[in-house]
Amino acid sequence: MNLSILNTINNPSDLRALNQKHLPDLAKELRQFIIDIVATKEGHLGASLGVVELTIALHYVFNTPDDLLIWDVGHQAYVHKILTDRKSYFQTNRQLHGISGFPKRSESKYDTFGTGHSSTSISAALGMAIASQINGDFKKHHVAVIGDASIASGMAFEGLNHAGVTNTNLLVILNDNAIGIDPSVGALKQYLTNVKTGIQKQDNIFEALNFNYSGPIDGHDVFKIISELERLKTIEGPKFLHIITTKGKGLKQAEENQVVYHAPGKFDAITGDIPAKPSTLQAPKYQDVFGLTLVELADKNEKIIGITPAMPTGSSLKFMMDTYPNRAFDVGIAEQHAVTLAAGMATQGMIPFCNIYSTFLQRAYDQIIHDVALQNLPVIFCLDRAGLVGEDGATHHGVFDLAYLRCIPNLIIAAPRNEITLRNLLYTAQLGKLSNPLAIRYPRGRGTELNWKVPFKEVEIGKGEQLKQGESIAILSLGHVAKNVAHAIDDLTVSHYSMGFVKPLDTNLLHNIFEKYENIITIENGTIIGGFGSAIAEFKSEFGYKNTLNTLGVPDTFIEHGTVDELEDIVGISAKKIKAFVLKIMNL
Ligand SMILES: Cc1ncc(C[n+]2csc(CCOP(=O)(O)OP(=O)(O)O)c2C)c(N)n1
Ligand SMILES: CC(=O)[C@@H](O)[C@H](O)COP(=O)(O)O
Ligand SMILES: [Mg+2]
Repeated sequence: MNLSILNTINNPSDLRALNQKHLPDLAKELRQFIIDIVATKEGHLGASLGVVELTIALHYVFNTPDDLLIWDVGHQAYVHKILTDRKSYFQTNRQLHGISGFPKRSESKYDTFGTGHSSTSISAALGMAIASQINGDFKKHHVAVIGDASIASGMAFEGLNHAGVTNTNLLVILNDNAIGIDPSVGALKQYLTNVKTGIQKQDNIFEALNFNYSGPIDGHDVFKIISELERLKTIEGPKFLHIITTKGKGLKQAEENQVVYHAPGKFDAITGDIPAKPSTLQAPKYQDVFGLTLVELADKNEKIIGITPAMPTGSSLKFMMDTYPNRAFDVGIAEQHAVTLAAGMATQGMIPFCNIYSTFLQRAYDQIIHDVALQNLPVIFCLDRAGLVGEDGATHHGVFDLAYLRCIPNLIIAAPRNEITLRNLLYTAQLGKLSNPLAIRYPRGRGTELNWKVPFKEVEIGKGEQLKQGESIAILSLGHVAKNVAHAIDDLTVSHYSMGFVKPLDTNLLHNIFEKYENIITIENGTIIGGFGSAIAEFKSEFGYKNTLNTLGVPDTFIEHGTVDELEDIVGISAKKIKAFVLKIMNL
């Protein structure tokens, strides 16, 4: 495609030198540029396509980077990246050593705040705005762009609540496309629909919170946005601009199938079509084993409840939401609420399966401790995307859960090594015998078992298993990483144990292991500090064992983006690196 305007623009200064009449054509070229690259390199598509005009207008009107612009979540910041010095690197987006898929302070002076987890933008922009006031800078503008799903989160409301009693130079822009990854939910969504359709004209929520509200306006009319931003620039105090956009704008399939084209993987840049799945059989995704098994169990057990904070498709809870809409809830981006909601249900004899990505559960830490564990309520946490997740990178790796959960009294922590063990854990959790909360962590992607839909078998809580018999060295793995270990020691005479639980530990098995093997290696897809290896080290120290113990896992640093294979290799838990480590110990 002819990118004659985009070719002349590397940064916002170039953009501001452009005559306004060229901006609609620039918008077209930007869309094409993004589609062409994301079609082959993959990434988040729909959100960026929806904010092309808004991004142009923001950099056109405001004096970025002196004026401060924050993108909530940041998955919609591709246009921003392209217009701020990163056009020529954009094809490295989300790849190892390439640019990040999210705004990142160390990457660009235009990325004023790192994002990835949602609903932080209002608090961060308000913090900057208050700091500007204290510094005596009353000219600087502070802009937070937040989506309709992200603004419904508690944290966003905390920011609005505070901002409304300040006189800071803060502009919150609500990019309302009526969808998150899945359709937005809740009373606020209904309220916004009423505002858009004109049913709700009075008692504006944002005005009630002391914001100067304007909108809703068409977020694809670049001239209208520019003139409204120019007007808002002259108004003092907190301001709120409501714009209406279409997620996936400019690519027919992406507009029509917004859930799939949120992050579609590879697709045809011209037709928009996604290639058919390979016909060869492959093991199922862990998320589908969770989702389908839960429906199977819910068919027989009417106490089962499913809960997801805004990830019905990603977690596959959608299967239960379709089958049992009265017993499966998408609560929006509200991890804290999801956990306490589950706790409340457990007090009434329900069996709540609260499915939250490992990285997003970080937000609900107090709720896990205070509302669930302290009252010893048998909530079942299903932690999807545990371990290194790949291209989303440092903001999304689910590597901290073992460390942050292991110190919580009463909590049982399990990590199935394949789809069948996940299935059996889910089955065991709903038998009514559970008197503690249980966390089950499993990774993004596929496991190993083609024939996973086998008859259920109860799992003994806290029991490990031996997978391979060898001599002198024992490898203890936790969860799905057992697969890498199995490949690594395929032709070595090394013992392999899959421990299955990090809490409680199988102490009988551990005593056998420590009495039998001189060298013990632990392997986990999580942080070494505080994780599974630490638990084994604590066991060793408690019982005074003198064996040599090596703990492999994620080191004490934030891991960037790349494929899961690349990242596992970097941290030393790929099959290749495990094998090299074992051979070194064997002096081979
Ligand atoms: C705390 C947290 N929970 C869940 C997510 C996963 N997530 C990423 S984008 C998204 C939807 C965001 O929707 P919206 O704010 O409306 O932005 P849009 O994609 O429509 O532009 C969700 C749920 C997240 N990033 N952070
Ligand atoms: C931006 C964001 O937080 C989500 O879109 C996330 O990238 C989803 O991850 P999965 O692709 O693993 O569902
Ligand atoms: Mg949205």
